[in-house]
Amino acid sequence: MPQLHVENVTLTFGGLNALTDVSLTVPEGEIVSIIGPNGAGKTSLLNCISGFYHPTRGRITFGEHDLSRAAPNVVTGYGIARAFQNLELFRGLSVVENLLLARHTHLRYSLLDSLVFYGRASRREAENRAYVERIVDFMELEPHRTHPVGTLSYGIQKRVEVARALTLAPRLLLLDEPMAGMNVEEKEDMVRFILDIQREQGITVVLIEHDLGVVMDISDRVYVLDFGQRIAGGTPAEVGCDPRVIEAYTGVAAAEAAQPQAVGA
Ligand SMILES: Nc1ncnc2c1ncn2[C@@H]1O[C@H](COP(=O)(O)OP(=O)(O)OP(=O)(O)O)[C@@H](O)[C@H]1O
Repeated sequence: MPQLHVENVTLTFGGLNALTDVSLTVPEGEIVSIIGPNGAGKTSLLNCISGFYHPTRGRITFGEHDLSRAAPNVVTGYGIARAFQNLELFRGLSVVENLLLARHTHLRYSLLDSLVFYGRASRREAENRAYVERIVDFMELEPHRTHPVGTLSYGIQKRVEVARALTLAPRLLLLDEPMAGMNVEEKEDMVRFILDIQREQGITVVLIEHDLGVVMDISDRVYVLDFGQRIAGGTPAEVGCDPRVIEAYTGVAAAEAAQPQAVGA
């Protein structure tokens, strides 16, 4: 399975550097989290990986594929799917319809194919439905399968969004704040699903998440961005005690934070 390499990526909007010379590696089969304060450049990096933005400088590769100038649908074709922070679902369609539509759009066979090779097309259709049903089962969406997505709770909608990405049969899954706005129980469920996606499906996961407890619990590796620059990277334990990370999150230098406060100061 291919690794993702981000090499010296800079992304500029007008005069602003959203990313400056960022490098990182996502080894196959790992859960890799990208964290950092608001505006640090996390979503910009995900946008570069998924082809929505193209780096101003630097290179992104996934195995033998160069993603640096690739369009989003091409990136998806290489086996990279993304679940969006702002849900990309059709609210009036049911859960199953949303998943089938995503899979159809991805596999996209032509009208001619469908007409001339009717047998083959209908076999593919049956395979698609079976694939989607397996995802519904895996993400425990069975009780909601026929409900319009817009009528479901926010937590379930986020789960459908992850399921939508899984219907593309990715080798690498990009998750942009999959737990934002969830209650504790919903978060616990999502953590379980992410771990199952990695362990049972063997899919590599890149996660952007603000809940540091979750990040430290489930990540194999964590990279920290601040003001568009990579300031740390390593295991959760290494990153958690890195003075630059503490400073980025608290605004206080680690040495200063460790000083005992003078009584009455
Ligand atoms: N399309 C754009 N045009 C101009 N500036 C942008 C654009 N996208 C992002 N930026 C800027 O790039 C910087 C990084 O933004 P980004 O959304 O990547 O940060 P983030 O770490 O994901 O933040 P948050 O945690 O708040 O989602 C910010 O200053 C943002 O305003």
